[in-house]
Amino acid sequence: MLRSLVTHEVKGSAAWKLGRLNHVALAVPDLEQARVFWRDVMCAEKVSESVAQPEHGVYTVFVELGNTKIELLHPYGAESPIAAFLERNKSGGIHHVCLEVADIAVALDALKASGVRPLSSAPKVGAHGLPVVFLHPKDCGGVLVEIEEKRRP
Ligand SMILES: CC[C@H](C(=O)O)C(=O)SCCNC(=O)CCNC(=O)[C@H](O)C(C)(C)COP(=O)(O)OP(=O)(O)OC[C@H]1O[C@@H](n2cnc3c(N)ncnc32)[C@H](O)[C@@H]1OP(=O)(O)O
Ligand SMILES: [Co+2]
Repeated sequence: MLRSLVTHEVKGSAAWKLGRLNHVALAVPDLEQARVFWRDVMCAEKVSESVAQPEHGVYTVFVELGNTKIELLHPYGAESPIAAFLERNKSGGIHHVCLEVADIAVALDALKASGVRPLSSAPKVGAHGLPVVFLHPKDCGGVLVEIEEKRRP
């Protein structure tokens, strides 16, 4: 059970606050079909090419929306962390949300103190070249949450 959800002050670390919605990630069974859908049917202005992310076990395509992004994900390699998700959801679906934090170490301290488990022992470099960590969906109301360190002026 999560300890207090209210305290923002955590022993030994400054208060932190949650930043912007960086992206909503969709796992897709057919990346090119999804890319064309968001570009030609949904008329998104900026849809990136597919980028292989071997260290994350996915291909990514980013659909720019102005105030946030959609990240299209497709498995890369035999060990993809999203393979089981697509097995369970054959047509694809919302996979995770990515939220920005100013300091990922401070955020992780606070989250761990509240009983939220990170899925990796240390941040990895994400699709934007910034530190990212995923939080256990069971500790986040059934939602897979990715936090990305984005220092804003
Ligand atoms: C290039 C980086 C890019 C970026 O920077 O933006 C990315 O986003 S990379 C994206 C791909 N990488 C990851 O998603 C890494 C974190 N994810 C994982 O490690 C796995 O997906 C994991 C552990 C969350 C789930 O893996 P798997 O489905 O194989 O595990 P289980 O079948 O054992 O499921 C356990 C439990 O969790 C539930 N679950 C699984 N996926 C999700 C999800 N996306 N949202 C919510 N819940 C999820 C699953 O249903 C199981 O629940 P249970 O009640 O036990 O059946
Ligand atoms: Co992501």
